Amino acid sequence: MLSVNLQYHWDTFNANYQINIEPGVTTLLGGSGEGKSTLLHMIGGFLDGKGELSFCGDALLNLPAYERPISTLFQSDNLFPQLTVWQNVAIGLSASLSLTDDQKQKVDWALEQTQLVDKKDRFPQALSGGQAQRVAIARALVRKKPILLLDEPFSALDPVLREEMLKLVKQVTEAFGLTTLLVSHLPSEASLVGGRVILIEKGRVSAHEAVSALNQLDLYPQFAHYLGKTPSMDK
Ligand SMILES: Nc1ncnc2c1ncn2[C@@H]1O[C@H](COP(=O)(O)OP(=O)(O)OP(=O)(O)O)[C@@H](O)[C@H]1O
Repeated sequence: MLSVNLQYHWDTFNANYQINIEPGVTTLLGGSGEGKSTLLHMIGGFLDGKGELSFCGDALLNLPAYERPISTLFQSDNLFPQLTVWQNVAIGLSASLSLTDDQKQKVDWALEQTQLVDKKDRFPQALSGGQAQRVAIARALVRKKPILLLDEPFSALDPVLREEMLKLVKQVTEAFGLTTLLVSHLPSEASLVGGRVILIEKGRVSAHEAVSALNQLDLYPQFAHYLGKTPSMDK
């Protein structure tokens, strides 16, 4: 379990999150500027939060980003332009790209999982947006970190491709028992990946439920409000 008790103070915005996150996919929903990225960036180690953060009982807050049991996928800029697809995955295992045979097999395996074998010698500029994000997922797979953070990584993709990528995220999360946090603007994405949803409002966790709550708005007024559907108006 990922236990979060974190605070961060921007000039005019106080964020304070307390939440325990179970393995599986959890989607962070919330309006623009409500504090989704602030939470994700503190967990990832890209923002210096105060408080406590632990995974399976191990404290993480004093660890730099690269030593945390975490892989992160951002909206873009996840790849090194001067490296091929294969090398971009391999660098997840060795910064100097000197891999053992066993590690090379892992890279090949991750490229198979993400259907990139035929693209392995390409450079990132010759990839579509979806292919590029698949390379980033392949790298996360070889690193075998138990936590995966996704900060709207597919928002630039067309809807069909986005759906495909979300299915891949769901599939790898289940296959490897990951704890995956996905920031999204779209409740439909949460429904697609399943699991749980967290609503972030004004720098706080205002709801944490199974994704089915999005279809039972009369029982969950916070989600009804976020979706612009006040229960009393529906009746
Ligand atoms: N670099 C910054 N400097 C000052 N304040 C910031 C900065 N980044 C964020 N904030 C403040 O923190 C609040 C939360 O920002 P955050 O990026 O976490 O929101 P978000 O929910 O991820 O938004 P979006 O969906 O638009 O990405 C913002 O409303 C803003 O007031």
